[in-house]
Amino acid sequence: MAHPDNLSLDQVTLCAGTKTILDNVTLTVPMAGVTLLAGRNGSGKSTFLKACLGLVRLQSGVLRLKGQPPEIACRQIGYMPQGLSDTALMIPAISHVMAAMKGARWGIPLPSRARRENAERLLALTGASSFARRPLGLLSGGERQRVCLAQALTDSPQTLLLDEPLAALDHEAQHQIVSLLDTLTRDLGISILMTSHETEALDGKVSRILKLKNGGLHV
Ligand SMILES: Nc1ncnc2c1ncn2[C@@H]1O[C@H](COP(=O)(O)OP(=O)(O)OP(=O)(O)O)[C@@H](O)[C@H]1O
Repeated sequence: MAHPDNLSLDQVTLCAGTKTILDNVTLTVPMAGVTLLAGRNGSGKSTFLKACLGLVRLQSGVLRLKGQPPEIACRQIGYMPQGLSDTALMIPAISHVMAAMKGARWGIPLPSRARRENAERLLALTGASSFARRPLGLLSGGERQRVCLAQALTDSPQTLLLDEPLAALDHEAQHQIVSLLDTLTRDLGISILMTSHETEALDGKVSRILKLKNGGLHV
């Protein structure tokens, strides 16, 4: 039987260096639609997303997405980190998307034409077709966000974890991305957990808000 689309924490303690992000938190929340992970700068939002992906270990407790531990759940998750590494800036946008594709099933890699067509489809979906062949380093902040979102959508994830997808965007671009996220949740049934300080742009599109504060996670 399929597990409900929940995020659940059982006595979770999570730290980043000497800072306690979560202090013995127990909570279960549905994930359907868009969940906004809110909190002040440095409250631990990025660290929490990484813990959901299994990139950061919990100090104690159990965290599950759709009933699965992060190490298993991450196979169905698309992730958009905050910012890009300097090394990625030289490669063309379309290569950035193709590089994230597994491209192999039962040991047979997808032919590169299929990978390219798939990347082109995802870049079209996020409105990034016109700059698909330009290096990431020559794109504006908003254009890069679209490429990164296309990358997060490779391999048809059921869940997206997006770290500040609206940062560095003007109001119009923010509304375009929010409308795209809305379409992804409605038409493709993708659940989104995202951080953002741009709460105005998300007005009416968020199913729930999780607030990180003083070691707690509040609905
Ligand atoms: N690997 C690490 N080692 C030590 N401290 C860390 C590490 N990673 C993060 N921190 C610290 O943990 C705290 C939480 O960082 P995090 O990036 O998760 O916050 P955030 O809520 O995403 O912040 P912002 O809104 O500014 O992006 C910060 O004080 C940060 O300096």
